[in-house]
Amino acid sequence: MSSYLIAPSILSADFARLGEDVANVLKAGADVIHFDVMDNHFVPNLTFGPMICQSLRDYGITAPIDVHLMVKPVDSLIPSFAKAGADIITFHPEGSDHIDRTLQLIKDHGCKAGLVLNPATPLHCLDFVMDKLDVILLMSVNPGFGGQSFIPTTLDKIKLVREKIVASGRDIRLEVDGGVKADNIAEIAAAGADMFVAGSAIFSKDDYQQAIDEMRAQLATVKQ
Ligand SMILES: O=C(CO)[C@H](O)[C@H](O)COP(=O)(O)O
Repeated sequence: MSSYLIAPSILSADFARLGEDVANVLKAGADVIHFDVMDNHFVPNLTFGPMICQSLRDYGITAPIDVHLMVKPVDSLIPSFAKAGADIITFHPEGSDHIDRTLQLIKDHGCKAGLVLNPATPLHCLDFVMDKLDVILLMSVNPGFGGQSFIPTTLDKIKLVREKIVASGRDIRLEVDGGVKADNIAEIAAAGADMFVAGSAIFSKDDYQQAIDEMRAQLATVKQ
C-alpha cells in the first residue's frame, strides 16, 4: 500500500483567518487540504465555494486541495473548482444523474476523480467505474457537520472496498472522513484506509503539530 496521507478538513478551521490557519496546518505536517463543500440541499449545512478555493491559492497555498462536493446537482460546479485550483474532486453518486459522465468531466478538467459513499450507501455503484476512480471516500459519519462520532460499521466497509481495490489492480486511494482521531486512526488504517480526513481532531487543538504527530505515531504501529 502507498504511504498514508493526512488531510485536515477546513470545516473546523477558523474561517475569519482561513489562509493563515491552512498555512499553519500544512507547516504542522498535513499532506492535503480537505475542502468540504455543502449546499444546504444535499446536506443540511452551507459552507463555501470555488472563490474560497481560489483565495487559498492566491494566498500562496500550494498543497493539494481535495474538494469534497456535498451538493446536488454536482456537474455545474466542477469546471469552476478545477479552475480555482482543486487537485482532487469527489462527489456522491446521489448527486449525479450520470456517474460515469461526471467522473469523466472531472478528469477532462485535469483533476483526480473520486466517489464518496455515505454510511448507508451500498458499494455496487463502484462496480463499473473502478477504471475511472483515483479516490474512493468512505463517510464514517452522515455528512453535514464536523465533530460527530465515527460509525464503527465503517470498518467492515473499508475492508470490502480495499478488497475491491486490490482486485481492480489499480492505484486508488481509500479515504475515510468523519470522527477520525489519534485513538482510532490505527484501526481505520489496519482495515485498509490510506488517506485520513480529520477536522475537529486537529483544528480544535492549540498545537496542530502535536495532533498530527500523534496520528502519525499511531499509523506507524500499523502492520502493512
Ligand atoms: O465531511 C465532513 C462532514 O460532512 C467533515 O469532513 C468531517 O465530518 C470531518 O470532521 P470531523 O473530523 O470533525 O469529524
